[in-house]
Amino acid sequence: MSKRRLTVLSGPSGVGKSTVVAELRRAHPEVWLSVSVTTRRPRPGEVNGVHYFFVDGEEFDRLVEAGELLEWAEFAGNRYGTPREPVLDKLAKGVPTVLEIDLEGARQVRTTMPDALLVFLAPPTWEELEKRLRGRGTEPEDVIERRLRAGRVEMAAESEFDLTLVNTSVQEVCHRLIALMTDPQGVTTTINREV
Ligand SMILES: Nc1ncnc2c1ncn2[C@@H]1O[C@H](COP(=O)(O)OP(=O)(O)OP(=O)(O)O)[C@@H](O)[C@H]1O
Ligand SMILES: Nc1nc2c(ncn2[C@@H]2O[C@H](COP(=O)(O)O)[C@@H](O)[C@H]2O)c(=O)[nH]1
Repeated sequence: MSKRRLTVLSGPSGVGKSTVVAELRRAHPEVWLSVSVTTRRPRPGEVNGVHYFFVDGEEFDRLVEAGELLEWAEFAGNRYGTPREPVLDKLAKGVPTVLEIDLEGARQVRTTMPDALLVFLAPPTWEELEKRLRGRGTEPEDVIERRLRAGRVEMAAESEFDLTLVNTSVQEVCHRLIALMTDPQGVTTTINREV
């Protein structure tokens, strides 16, 4: 296993990050996914402590002020952050760890944990991204448009990442991700776009 055990997965809303990570964890239960804190309301079926820790703004402020978040960002009107302690604990134990976070969060991790591998998940086409986000059916149209505007910004930042994987096939992306996470040489890629 590479010493670079922290992998960050980012990409525009609706590209399939959660779907990819769920499949990755199904096939490789040894991979640990950080559970973020958010001020967003739970979607139907989302469970506190499993999908997110759902908190109010006051509690989020407290976590920020106490330095308990490794990174945090505002995304489409809500705040999201990664609890610091569990990530450091898993990394210290050598557990392959994934953060599924937005562009601003990825930029912060790049600065604070420069050994992390930053992977950008891209849609096959912009039209497909819109179709996936609308097809998910979890947000009203005004929120979808807000997320698509943020998505334009995220797509323009692709070159900041170590590697891009295009999410045409969830299985293929998982296969590539696990290969990258278990590469004994560590990953030496610079900018690279893979289908
Ligand atoms: N390779 C794929 N082909 C077709 N549909 C896909 C693919 N990957 C994911 N999807 C679908 O796209 C939709 C969005 O996926 P998902 O919720 O995983 O995106 P996300 O990037 O985690 O979004 P967000 O950032 O908003 O949380 C879901 O309905 C999912 O089933
Ligand atoms: N910077 C962070 N971004 C995060 C974190 N957890 C999730 N996210 C990102 O937020 C958006 C929206 O997520 P959604 O669940 O409301 O669809 C998406 O890009 C996530 O990757 C976090 O801890 N920090």
